[in-house]
Amino acid sequence: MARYELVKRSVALITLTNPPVNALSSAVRHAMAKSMEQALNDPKVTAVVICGENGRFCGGADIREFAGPLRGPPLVPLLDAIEAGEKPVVAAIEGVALGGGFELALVCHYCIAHFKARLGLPEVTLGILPAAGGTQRLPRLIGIPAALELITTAKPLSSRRVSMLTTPCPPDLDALLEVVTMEVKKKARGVMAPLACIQAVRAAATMPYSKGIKRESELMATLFNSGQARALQYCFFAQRTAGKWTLPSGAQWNNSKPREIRSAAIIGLGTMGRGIVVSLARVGISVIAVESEKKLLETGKQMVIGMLERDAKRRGVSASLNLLKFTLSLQDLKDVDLVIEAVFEDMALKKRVFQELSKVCRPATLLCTNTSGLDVDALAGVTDRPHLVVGMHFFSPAHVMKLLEVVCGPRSSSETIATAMSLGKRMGKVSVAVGNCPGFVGNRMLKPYMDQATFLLEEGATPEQIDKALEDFGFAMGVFRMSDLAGLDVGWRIRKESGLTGPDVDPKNPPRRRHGRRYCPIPDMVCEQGRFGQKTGRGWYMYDKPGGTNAKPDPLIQNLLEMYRSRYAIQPRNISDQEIIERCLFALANEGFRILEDGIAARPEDIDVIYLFGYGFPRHRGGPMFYASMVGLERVLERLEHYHQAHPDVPHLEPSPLLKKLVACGSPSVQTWREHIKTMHSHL
Ligand SMILES: CC(C)(COP(=O)(O)OP(=O)(O)OC[C@H]1O[C@@H](n2cnc3c(N)ncnc32)[C@H](O)[C@@H]1OP(=O)(O)O)[C@@H](O)C(=O)NCCC(=O)NCCSC(=O)/C=C/CCCCCCCCCCCCC(=O)O
Repeated sequence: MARYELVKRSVALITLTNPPVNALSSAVRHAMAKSMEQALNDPKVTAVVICGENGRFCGGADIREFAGPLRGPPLVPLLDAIEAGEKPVVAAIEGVALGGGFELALVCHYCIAHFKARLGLPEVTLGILPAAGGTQRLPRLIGIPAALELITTAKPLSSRRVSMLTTPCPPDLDALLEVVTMEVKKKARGVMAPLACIQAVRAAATMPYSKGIKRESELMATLFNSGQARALQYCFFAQRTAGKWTLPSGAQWNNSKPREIRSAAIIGLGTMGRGIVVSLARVGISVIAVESEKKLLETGKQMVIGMLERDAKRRGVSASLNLLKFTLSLQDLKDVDLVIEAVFEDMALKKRVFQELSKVCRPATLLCTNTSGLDVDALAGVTDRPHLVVGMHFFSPAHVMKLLEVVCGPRSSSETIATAMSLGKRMGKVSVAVGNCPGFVGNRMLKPYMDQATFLLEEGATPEQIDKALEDFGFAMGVFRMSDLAGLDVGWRIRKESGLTGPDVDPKNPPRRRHGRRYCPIPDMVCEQGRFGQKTGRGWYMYDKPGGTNAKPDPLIQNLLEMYRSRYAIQPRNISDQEIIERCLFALANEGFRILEDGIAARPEDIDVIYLFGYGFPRHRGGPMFYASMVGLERVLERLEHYHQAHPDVPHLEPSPLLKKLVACGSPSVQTWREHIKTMHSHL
């Protein structure tokens, strides 16, 4: 846990040895305390050097220990003792010095850091604050403004920057703290940790160290016991769990070798295709981009080049334009390692593309589809290599959004899945393996969530009221603002194709029912007026101009809702924010339980990661499944039963069997749910 050596007969070298990141676990703290005592008591020792094994100084406190009662020697007195010691202590920093690791470096009398070292205080991302003196020592070392930035944003810095910082405490401290508070509130709506960090830094500026450190510890105690800290720490581990995919065959992340991908092709240069080309090229993969018409190819090419140039400028590197080739001919794809099809969301068209690819590409080429919900196995079925077909569902804009759903068809080989997952990681994505069903995980869950929002409109709510409730909950955007951004016409086309609206609907069908279920035609009526969202300047809201982003409530939508309610004799009622949150989010989680039952996601963590990275679910709530567990499964069940009784024609509100089973088992913690779904059939 910490190795002690005497070097050159006078320097004590203490090496932290707790792989993989030398976290300050109780055993490490114990070993460090012993080593420090030995060094300080040995008259031969004139100086002490602290470093970490395997090129990593220290990843901070052991986050796993936060889940239980705090054991072992506390960190703060240990660090105070190092600082107070009479022999000089040097931190030799390589790799990361994060959180408690950075705080350890702060108490050392000298620091030497490799120029590639990353120093930072990521505690706010875990819902806590740097409570081993970080909020007290850092402002003293680098000044209030720089310390505030590091502590409240968790942004790491490279080691050179510290030496460039100055330390003055500004005369207008209150004004500065006010500005930072406003910024933090705007960026991280409802999140406690950054605000507590500001209070702790204020203490550093206004109190002597002894009082400041006490304030730091009080604030930490509040955060430590908060649901937000639990949620954020859950997210940290959920993200890492999601990468560890596993199939019923026994194939999994650590026994399946991915292929190396050097070249790829993208079919279709629409919004998605362009983003995927950029994601691949900027990690050094040669890309051939294919379009069906010269004009589309030229437009796509110009846009990709512009995106890559802007991206390279931002990162201070040169744009990798030499990796790109643009063509109208599928014949050019015969030698690529992997193809990602990103054409229009039309099964017949996609099947034609896959048949063509089967003929053109060499037999070993992987064939991937970026469909957002169509049957991946049906596409595999038209190829000569179904085992090499997999879904790679990117989220728009694909070069920005971190999520990638890797959709495993029943015939996708473990090597194919491993390759798609590893390619996602290489592109900097958070990849989650999911099963094949309409909408996969993310979009399948979106339907009951959005249905509830539109049913609430019928019953008396407005788009702005529903959006505000969701934004106050922590979503970056409410469901209607998000739909306006994404474009309303896509969903309308899908509803028309599936016979829910348009000329194919049987006129004898009651207007607000389809397939025996409640159906809300308001989104169709909005589209019939040519209101497709931001791009047309009108949608659920009105905008200054087509492409505008400043959403304002539109009286025409208000009129439409009033006329609609009077046409169907619906008496509008006052709807509380609580009802909005419960109906939208419990319907969302309920579908998540069904997805777990169906084996479309292997674990609740996978669902939560998809919602955190793909749908803007607030991280401090942990994701829909974790949120349900925090509310209490019994309560979720009771509320769903209540709403289902009130709306028996909405099957999504009927509590899922898995939810009932978990409640019957005493509502176990989310990390153990998978033990209760083991027997259910897996599609992964
Ligand atoms: C950048 C990394 C370090 C490395 O990244 P990478 O190389 O990509 O590797 P990963 O896949 O991310 O990680 C590899 C595995 O290591 C595990 N891991 C990583 N970091 C930790 C950690 N800190 N603890 C435990 N485990 C860790 C990870 O899960 C992987 O495991 P596996 O392979 O999946 O099994 C990157 O990992 C990273 O960013 N790590 C996190 C860094 C971080 O956030 N550090 C800050 C931690 S918090 C901290 O340091 C706090 C310090 C202050 C402590 C003060 C204590 C005072 C307590 C007072 C409490 C008062 C409460 C009063 C209560 C009451 O009164 O009731």
